[in-house]
Amino acid sequence: MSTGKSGGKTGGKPAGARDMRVKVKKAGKLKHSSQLWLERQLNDPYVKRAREMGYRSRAAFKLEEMDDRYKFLKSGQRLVDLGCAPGGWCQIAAKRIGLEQGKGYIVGIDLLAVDPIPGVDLIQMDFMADEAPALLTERLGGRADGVMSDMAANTTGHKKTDHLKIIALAEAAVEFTHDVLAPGGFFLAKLFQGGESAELLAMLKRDFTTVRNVKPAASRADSSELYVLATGYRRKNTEDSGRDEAE
Ligand SMILES: C[S@@+](CC[C@H](N)C(=O)[O-])C[C@H]1O[C@@H](n2cnc3c(N)ncnc32)[C@H](O)[C@@H]1O
Repeated sequence: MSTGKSGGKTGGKPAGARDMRVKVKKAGKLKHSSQLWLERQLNDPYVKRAREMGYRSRAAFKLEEMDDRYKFLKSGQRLVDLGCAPGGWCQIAAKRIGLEQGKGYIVGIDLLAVDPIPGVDLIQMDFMADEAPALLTERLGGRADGVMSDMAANTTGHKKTDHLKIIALAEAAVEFTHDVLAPGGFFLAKLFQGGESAELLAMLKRDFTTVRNVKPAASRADSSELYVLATGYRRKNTEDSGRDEAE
C-alpha cells in the first residue's frame, strides 16, 4: 500500500492564493464553534477559488487533484457518486468523462436535494436505505466503471463513534461496488484515519490490483480525513459468480 500525498503541504493554498485573514466578531447568538467555522470558511482559499470557478464545493478540488495525479477518470466512463451533494465531484467528473459531449453517465445519490447538473442523474435518498442499491443499479442499467463515495455522516464529536460511522458507510459502499463494478473499474472513498480501516483496506487489496491512501492538499491538514483509491477491479461480480455456479 502506498500513501499518495498528492503534492505540496496538505491543507495548503491553491496556486495564486493571497494572505488576508478575516476575523469574525462575536455577533449576537452565534455560538463559538459557529464563529470559528465561519471564520475558517471566510479565510479558506479553496472556498474562494471554488466560488470563482463556479464549483459547488471545495471538495471539487480534492477529486480534481486526485485525478490529476492518478488519472482514474476517463472519457465515456459510467460512474456512481455516493454522497454527491452539493455536486462538486459530479461537476469535475462530468467534465472529465465528457458528459456534456454525450459521453458516459453519472448517477449521484444524497440525503440532500442537489440542484440539477446537466446530464447527471440525481437521486435524493439515504444510501443506507434497503432499496437504494437496487435503484442505483437500475438507473445504471449496466456495469459501472467507477464508484466514488465522499459520504460523511454528521459528526458527533466523539472520535471513535464518528470513525465507526464512516467505516459503516464505506463498507456499504464496498458491498454495493462488488455488485456493480466492471472488471478494471475503480473505487474511491472517504475514510478517516483510525484503527477500523485496516480490515476494509485488506478486503480491497484482495479485489483490486492497486490500493492507495490519498490525502489531497485540499483536504484540511487538521482533519483526519483520508481517501482510499482502489484501481484495477479483478473480482467477478456477485451476480456473475452466482450465474457461474448455477451453470
Ligand atoms: C462532504 S459531502 C460531499 C461533497 C461532494 N463530494 C461534493 O463535491 O459536492 C458529504 C455528503 O454525504 C452525504 N451523506 C451522508 N450520509 C449519507 C447517506 N447515508 N446517504 C446518502 N448521502 C449521505 C451528506 O448528505 C453530504 O452531502
